[in-house]
Amino acid sequence: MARASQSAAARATSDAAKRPAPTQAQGAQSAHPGLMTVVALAVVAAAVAAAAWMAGLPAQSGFASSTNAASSDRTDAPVAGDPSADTLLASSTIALPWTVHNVACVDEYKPAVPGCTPAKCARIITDELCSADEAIRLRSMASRVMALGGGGGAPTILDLHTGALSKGSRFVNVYASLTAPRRAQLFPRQDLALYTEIKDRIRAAIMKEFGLQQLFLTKPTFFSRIDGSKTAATLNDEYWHVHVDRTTYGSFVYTSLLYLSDFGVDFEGGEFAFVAEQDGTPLKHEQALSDDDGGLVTSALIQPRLGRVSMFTSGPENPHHIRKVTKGIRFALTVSFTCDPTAAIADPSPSLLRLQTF
Ligand SMILES: O=C(O)CCC(=O)C(=O)O
Ligand SMILES: [Fe+2]
Repeated sequence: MARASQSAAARATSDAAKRPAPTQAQGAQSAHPGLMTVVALAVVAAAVAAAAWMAGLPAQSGFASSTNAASSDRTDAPVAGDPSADTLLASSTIALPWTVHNVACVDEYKPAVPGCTPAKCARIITDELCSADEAIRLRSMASRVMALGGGGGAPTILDLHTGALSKGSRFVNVYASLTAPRRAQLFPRQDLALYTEIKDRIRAAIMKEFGLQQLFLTKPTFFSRIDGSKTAATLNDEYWHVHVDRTTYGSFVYTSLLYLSDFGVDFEGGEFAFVAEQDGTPLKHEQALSDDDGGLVTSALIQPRLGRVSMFTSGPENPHHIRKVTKGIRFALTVSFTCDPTAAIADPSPSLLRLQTF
């Protein structure tokens, strides 16, 4: 703890010398895990909105790399050091085949589910699961829907499974306000089918790599758009905090991210970073790191690329954050999986949309 607050102070000092960095003042024990808070609110808001709306209805109502699955049985120790020791796991300009970075699991996954609980922990990146054209189609659908709302700060969240969409400082249920023809326009059957197909591809790939017999989609699974020209309107807009997905979301066991825009072309900043202490152990505390870590952590970076998929175990071996987007628009899709059948969610099918917008 002492080390953590010392680190935060040192970071704030080093940053103050370089540029204004209000986010660093949040300290090492920030309670704002960025997108997670935004999404948690979205889930609650959607549930509340859905409940309110239903009430008015008629009764029916780590780090060194290995490439290719064949070499995935290595366990690579995280590299300790300063920011110059940051590792670029994936450059936006180079298409990657199936690339596995094994990391040591930090603690056991409990309760253990035979045929689902990770027997190893890893970070996987590939540019071969989703084509650029497919990514553009998904982005276009998300973008059209997001035009009906939009967060007050930089992030806008859209959850196709609940209909939750950021609008100003709150969330609306986008399904609730649409007429049937408008719905069909905004959510074409083929695009929803593509969304489901890509999710299934990712799920199958995770199952293969980790040797799983079962794996369920869980919530929240959502599109995110981060607008680099906007500042945080509320603390909930601070998407750049370090977090562990399993801690934040509860049901996550495997996280995947599909990138829908290109680092360096569509936006600047916004790299995804796995973070570790200088001694190489994963960071345990939520921290407000933006684009610079003051020399106190090392990062293993993924530069988003259209159609790029990253997948990783959601436990404390994989603390991460998004570096601040400094320019342009960053689009991504977070798709999460659980071992717990009671936490499973269904695909957003046209019939679900019909039901939700009745
Ligand atoms: O969009 C990203 O790169 C990461 C998002 C993330 O960390 C999350 O959704 O939990
Ligand atoms: Fe995350």
